[in-house]
Amino acid sequence: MSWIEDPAFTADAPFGPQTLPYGVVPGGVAVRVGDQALLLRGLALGERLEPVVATGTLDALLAAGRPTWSELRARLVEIVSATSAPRGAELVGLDGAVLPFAVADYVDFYSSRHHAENVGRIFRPDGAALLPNWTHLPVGYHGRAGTVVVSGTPIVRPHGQRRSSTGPVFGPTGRLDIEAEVGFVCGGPVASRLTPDRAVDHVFGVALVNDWSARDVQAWEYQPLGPFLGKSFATSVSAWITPLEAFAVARVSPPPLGNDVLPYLVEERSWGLDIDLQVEWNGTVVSRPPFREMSWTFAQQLAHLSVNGATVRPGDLIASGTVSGPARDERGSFLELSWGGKEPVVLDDGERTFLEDGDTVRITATAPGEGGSVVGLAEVVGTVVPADER
Ligand SMILES: O=C(O)/C=C/C(=O)CC(=O)CC(=O)O
Ligand SMILES: [Ca+2]
Ligand SMILES: [Mg+2]
Repeated sequence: MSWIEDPAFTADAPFGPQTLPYGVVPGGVAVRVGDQALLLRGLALGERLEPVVATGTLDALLAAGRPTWSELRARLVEIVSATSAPRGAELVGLDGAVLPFAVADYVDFYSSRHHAENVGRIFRPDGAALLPNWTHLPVGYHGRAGTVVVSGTPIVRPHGQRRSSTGPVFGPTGRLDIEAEVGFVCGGPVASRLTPDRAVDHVFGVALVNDWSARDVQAWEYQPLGPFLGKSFATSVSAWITPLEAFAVARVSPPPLGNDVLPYLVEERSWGLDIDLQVEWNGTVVSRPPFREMSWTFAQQLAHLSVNGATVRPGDLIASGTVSGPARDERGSFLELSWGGKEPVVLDDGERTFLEDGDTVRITATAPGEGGSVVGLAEVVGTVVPADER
């Protein structure tokens, strides 16, 4: 029996010893154990590891690279599995967790075929659902790193310009939406021209992302250069980053693209992941997006984004793109769930198309772990607050 007495710290719960995600609470860098956080600062981790976790962020750990990540995880498994509390062990609550790392670049992909086809049909009803490049490269765009916020941060309804029958108008968005995504947090040495098989050494861990989107602003502004103010006001990310190592048995092959890809995108063994997401809108579960349905993996995304010589550096956040499956109740955005606002979504407390002020969205996820255990991704939650006065 572990010295950590917490009913949520078991192999069949998402934050048992098989998961051990990292975050930062008011006491410093910590690892999540069930519904508590174990501070790393007082633990005897050895001369090499102690300075890496002694700061108030995960930045030094991200920079340290794969051998350090593995060593620390192995040491923490030992510590949390011990029968008596090791010297210096301090358990605290999860409250007050902050954005645990400095976001370097934020890139958002578009790797769900179902999402891409749905949005294509809604935004471009007269065109092809899928554009011809989509099965040949992981389509993406550069987002805004400075407005990535930690789970729990209130989301102010953004202002913007949108189309009306009489010309452009300005004001708070009337079509505030979510995008349920999986984010990959980069680390290790600065590198470029990664192969998909080397990309794994540049991914520290996995988090959930909600890429809030103002659909009316986006629909008017996006051509020809892509999303801009419709998505740059806020992107929420989990407070706890689950190490990539926890996903060893969750690896799956993605659905076939239907054509060969160029050699620089070929993976020896695929990094598709069998993660099940769940989206709650004001407490009602409205969708269960399956990440295994994503057509492009993070390894291919990193190979693609660095193939021109662009560097990948610690703190880069790579979002998968909205996770949507083939079924209606597997769609990862309300744009799709309400089919462009035409088919209301029924919640326990009323009907909705897009978000209203006061609405709360909570995204959670799990994956299969070693020996039948459950690996969790920490929730990403946000509540919409009214637009500024002007
Ligand atoms: O197809 C479009 O014009 C726009 C699509 C999106 O809004 C999606 C986006 O941000 C990428 C994604 O999350 O899949
Ligand atoms: Ca997105
Ligand atoms: Mg966003």
